[in-house]
Amino acid sequence: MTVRIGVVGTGAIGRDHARRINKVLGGAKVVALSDVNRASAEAVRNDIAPDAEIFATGEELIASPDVDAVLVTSWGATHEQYVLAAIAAGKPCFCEKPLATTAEGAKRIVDTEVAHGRRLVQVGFMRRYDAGYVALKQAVDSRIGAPIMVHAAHRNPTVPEQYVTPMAIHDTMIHEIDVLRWLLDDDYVSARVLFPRSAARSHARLKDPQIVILETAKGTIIDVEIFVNCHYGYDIQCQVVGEDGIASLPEPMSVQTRLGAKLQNDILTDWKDRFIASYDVELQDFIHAAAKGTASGPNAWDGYVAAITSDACVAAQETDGAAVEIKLPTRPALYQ
Ligand SMILES: NC(=O)c1ccc[n+]([C@@H]2O[C@H](COP(=O)([O-])OP(=O)(O)OC[C@H]3O[C@@H](n4cnc5c(N)ncnc54)[C@H](O)[C@@H]3O)[C@@H](O)[C@H]2O)c1
Ligand SMILES: O[C@H]1[C@H](O)[C@@H](O)[C@H](O)[C@@H](O)[C@H]1O
Repeated sequence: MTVRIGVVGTGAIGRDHARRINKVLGGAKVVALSDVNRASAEAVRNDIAPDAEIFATGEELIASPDVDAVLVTSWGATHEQYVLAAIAAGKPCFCEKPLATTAEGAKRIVDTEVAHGRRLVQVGFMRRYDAGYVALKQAVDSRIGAPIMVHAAHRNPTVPEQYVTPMAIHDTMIHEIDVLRWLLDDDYVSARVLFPRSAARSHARLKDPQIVILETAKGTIIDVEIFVNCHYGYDIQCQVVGEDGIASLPEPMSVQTRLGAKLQNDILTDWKDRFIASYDVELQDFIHAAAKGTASGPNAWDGYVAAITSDACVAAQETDGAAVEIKLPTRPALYQ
């Protein structure tokens, strides 16, 4: 069976996912496109999906009988409406992070999917599919003893002017919020945020860098540095300190050179390159499950927990370093 996929939002990642569906992965084809900027959908049709129909709205695309499954890759604030429409249509739906921009919005999706009674939603937390994180998880689960501390860093070389302080949490650190919970098999109970002086390359509406300290239910303390004007590259670091040893996220493969009296490795500069293989694996997983009319991988509950945790971290940006409690509701049986 070829899963007929409709893509809502054909900007940077929508285009890239359409490319991997039509040119890299198996078992699916992009048959429908929609974007508020029609020219963007047309460009994707011309370059990647010549047979795709262009729909004026995401809702019309989702309702089309020619679409089996949906990719939601529009701006974050529009995700909720499209995911709810896909569940109402009974169609598997891959939603890029964030699942919704508020915890209430993510809860509406959880409640709707629970009422539907079957999993249809996968959230685009691709790091769970990254070979380095998978290897790190194996070491954490079986080699280094129970985790005590985690030191993590999420560094972007630069961000646009419209990127403001809370976005460091819900646009950037949301990846750590999800992947560290998965890595440790634990939940968060509190968040604190510390600000050093802002870097000279930042701007007036962005305090950058910041350090978020999360405490988990099992008593592990996690520090995450978010530095989105680090200038030197796109750099993701993660080190887990356990009872018996330390495990670190592998560096991405890069040729080492001995040149001009220097021993060097290049550092990547773009998130698209850093996680390119994991995007392929997560979408292939989505296609396999969608062919069976369901979804696997990171679920709506994970998206909801990430939203609750993000909200707590954003609140903690305003408390001068004081802890903000993170309280989770009971996990529905659908997500056990
Ligand atoms: N998993 C990851 O690593 C990762 C990486 C990049 C982006 N993202 C997420 O993917 C989403 C898109 O990011 P992007 O970088 O591609 O942004 P982008 O601005 O390049 O593209 C978004 C597209 O959505 C369209 N759009 C906006 N509102 C719409 C609506 N109501 N209906 C249909 N189309 C609409 C815009 O016109 C634009 O073409 C964001 O939520 C972002 O957080 C995830
Ligand atoms: O949307 C992007 C993407 O999620 C990247 O993985 C992250 O490093 C960026 O900070 C964010 O802006």
